[in-house]
Amino acid sequence: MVMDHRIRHGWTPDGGAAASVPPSAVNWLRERIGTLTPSAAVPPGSAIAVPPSALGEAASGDLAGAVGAAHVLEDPRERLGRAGGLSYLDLLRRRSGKATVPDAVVLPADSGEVQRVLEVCVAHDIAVVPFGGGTSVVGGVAALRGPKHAVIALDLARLDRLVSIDPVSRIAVLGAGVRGPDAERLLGEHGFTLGHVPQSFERATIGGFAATRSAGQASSGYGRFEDMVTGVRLATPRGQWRLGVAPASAAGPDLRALAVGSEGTLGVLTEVALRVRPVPESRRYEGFFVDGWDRGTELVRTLAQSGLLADVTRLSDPGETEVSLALNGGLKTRLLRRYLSARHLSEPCMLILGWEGLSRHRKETLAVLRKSGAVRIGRSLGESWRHGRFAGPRQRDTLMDLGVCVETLETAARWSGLTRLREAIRAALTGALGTPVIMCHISHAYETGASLYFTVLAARDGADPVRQWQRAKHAASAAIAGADRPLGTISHHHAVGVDHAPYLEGEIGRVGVEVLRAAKAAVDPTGIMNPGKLLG
Ligand SMILES: Cc1cc2nc3c(=O)[nH]c(=O)nc-3n(C[C@H](O)[C@H](O)[C@H](O)COP(=O)(O)OP(=O)(O)OC[C@H]3O[C@@H](n4cnc5c(N)ncnc54)[C@H](O)[C@@H]3O)c2cc1C
Repeated sequence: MVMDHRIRHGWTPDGGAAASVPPSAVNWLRERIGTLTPSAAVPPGSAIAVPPSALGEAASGDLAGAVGAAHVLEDPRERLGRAGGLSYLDLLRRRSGKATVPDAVVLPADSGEVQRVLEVCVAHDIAVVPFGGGTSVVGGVAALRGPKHAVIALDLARLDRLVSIDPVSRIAVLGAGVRGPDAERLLGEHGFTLGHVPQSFERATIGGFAATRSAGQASSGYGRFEDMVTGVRLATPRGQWRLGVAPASAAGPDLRALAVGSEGTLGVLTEVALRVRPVPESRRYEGFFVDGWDRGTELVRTLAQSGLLADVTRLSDPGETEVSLALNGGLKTRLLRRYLSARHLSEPCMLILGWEGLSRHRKETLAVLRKSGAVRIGRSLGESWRHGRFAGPRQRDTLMDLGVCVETLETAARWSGLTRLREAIRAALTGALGTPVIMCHISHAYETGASLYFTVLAARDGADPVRQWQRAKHAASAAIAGADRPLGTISHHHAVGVDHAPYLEGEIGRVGVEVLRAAKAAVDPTGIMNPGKLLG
């Protein structure tokens, strides 16, 4: 029963049940996207067919020799619990009993055991899928075996320690399997924080963050995850590889950057050395409204180019703002709407700014906001966003039960092309889905451009829901890839996995793909590491 939350509704093992969606919100949604056909609840584990393990006795015995028999799991429930990640398609496949299941789950305890597992897998020619929190939304942990006869999910949950801390240099080494909240707890005992808070924070792991070049909500202050990585320890089929000895280096190309973002295709990150920061003395979140997307992006660009971004800077477009207000409902929201209309905001865009003690220019930032005509609502809105920021994933299962197709996608582009890209993606999604609700926000801004994050809600096609989303996703990806050259990146932080692999060459070129293939051939000559991901 231990993995139950992965198979069914739970977002976390301890009480992360699906959240309800208020009836007023359901009615609003029906008006916007049309008739919904509720689907059957998730089938019990026993109703999902799990084929017998193809591991074989010899391999199973050798794996048990590497990690102990108690840590090689061939039980169907355990295997089903690591059958893919958390994209809408993953959830649909699990609901319909069509998930691809690994032949075994292997749980090593440390770097040495990970290395021994890889040696066994090379010897028996078994594919290996590194498995952190399993929150990939791009097929990164799909149990694909490629040409191999069997595949294991290499679950890193037992690499859950703070390996070492150097408070003078402010560097902590964490095991790859440490989850977001545990990282903060372990570092907090020493007065430090990582400050990496993606929406998947509660489940995702240090190894997963590094392997996918994740970006957290406070990336404007703390940086993207890759900015925090000062070194890595990687177990590869060719042996151990350690990278990162000094704060900066000119010793050839940055191979650490090759390991970070390699999505388990080169080896297994077992330990990650990370820059840490003192826990902030206070945090302050505030909410504002700006009139229209163009003014909003102009404002965020000005802040980014003047060094005045708050540590969390998040601008919602009119569509996302409208949904936030509609889902909240209630007297307070009605009063807020009236206030915004009295202030002549015809297309309100919500702006959340959070100061975590890194940006020291709050007063200057507020002065720019005042000058741009932004309406300041204050701490209640900012704090309410902060408290509710992990609620989204919990509502997904409920929305799916109601018959909603619900998924997200993301990209990034230069400021000069950002609005064009947003429009191209909106048009592509509308063309594929009819009358969807499309929400978009900027949550990561840079001097030269910003990310765009879309959430899509549509009435689910009961006949072929998988195909419905594949069509929409393909249309959006084709819009990003552009007719002659990319309008943006195929992924700003979700990574490539299986879903974006067809678009990688368009972004990094044929030579770029060959360089990656050559690197893989050097460390993984028999191709056991994460088949089908990144390079397709
Ligand atoms: C609701 C939701 C919200 C999300 N929000 C964000 C967000 O705000 N920001 C963001 O960046 N992402 C977000 N994601 C995407 C996802 O959480 C990230 O990609 C995260 O970094 C994955 O971490 P994980 O531990 O779950 O990795 P997994 O999903 O287990 O693995 C991801 C990939 O990394 C590989 N991998 C995992 N661990 C290792 C390792 N130790 N060594 C080598 N390879 C490894 C896997 O094989 C796979 O290819 C979200 C996902 C969900 C479902």
